[in-house]
Amino acid sequence: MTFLARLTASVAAHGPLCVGIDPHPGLLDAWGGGAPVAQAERLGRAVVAAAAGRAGVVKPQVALFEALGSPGIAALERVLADARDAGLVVIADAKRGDIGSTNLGYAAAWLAPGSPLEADALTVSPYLGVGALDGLFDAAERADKALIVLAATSNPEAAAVQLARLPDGRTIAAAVADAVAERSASTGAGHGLVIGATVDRAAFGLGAMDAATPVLAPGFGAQGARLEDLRALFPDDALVLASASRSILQAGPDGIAAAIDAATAALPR
Ligand SMILES: O=c1ccn([C@@H]2O[C@H](COP(=O)(O)O)[C@@H](O)[C@H]2O)c(=O)[nH]1
Repeated sequence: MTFLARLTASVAAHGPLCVGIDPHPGLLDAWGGGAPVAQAERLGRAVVAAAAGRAGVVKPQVALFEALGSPGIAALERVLADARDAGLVVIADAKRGDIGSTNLGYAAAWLAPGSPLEADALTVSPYLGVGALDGLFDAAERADKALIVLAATSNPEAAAVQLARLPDGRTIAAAVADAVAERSASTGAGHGLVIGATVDRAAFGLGAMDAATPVLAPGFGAQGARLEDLRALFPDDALVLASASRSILQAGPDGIAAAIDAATAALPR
């Protein structure tokens, strides 16, 4: 089954919430004592356990596990294994992207079946050229997985780059979106785009995405966008995931299940 089919079924069953797994140092103490690696693993595995049956999609933030060195990566592997066992759709938020030959290493790490870091989808940066991602697109499609490509990110600093215009008048963000939508439509893989819930969509010249091209929308909660506004913010996109991390994780181990339920309830269906 393709990533697109798995994601579509997951959203139909559980709604569009994507629960972020971001073990920020400032959050860890709320998740119990011990060394930071043990805390991060406890947080990650508890979020997976709470999300199972409540939400369909989780998004581990790889940087915050990397920060803990090789024990942190091993902890992430165990979180990913739990998420796969629970049948959750897993988006590894690693924002990879390099020259083509190096990208094959990222493909082997994140998209190869059986890899300890195997995920259903991987976030990637197109700023070495969308064409440089071809090997990653190919690897994802061979394994029924997908890439989620940064187009218009939620941070305000991004506008200086992503709003720049090409000679044909399109913004960089719109050109990335066009290239990814074309690849996704032609393969049916479900390659998607990051479009922040905090961005002025019209300024980026981003058209509506059809059901072949999912949108991952970070920026809800801690960055200011409201889950209740999902449809108002993305009125014409067919398949949008509302991503929230800190606003849910701050509930701690005793409150995480209720926080996921509350976030789901806040989202329009
Ligand atoms: O444009 C982007 C792309 C990715 N992110 C990531 O999403 C979460 C957001 O966390 P919150 O706590 O809900 O703010 C985090 O992992 C970011 O790295 C993003 O925010 N914006």
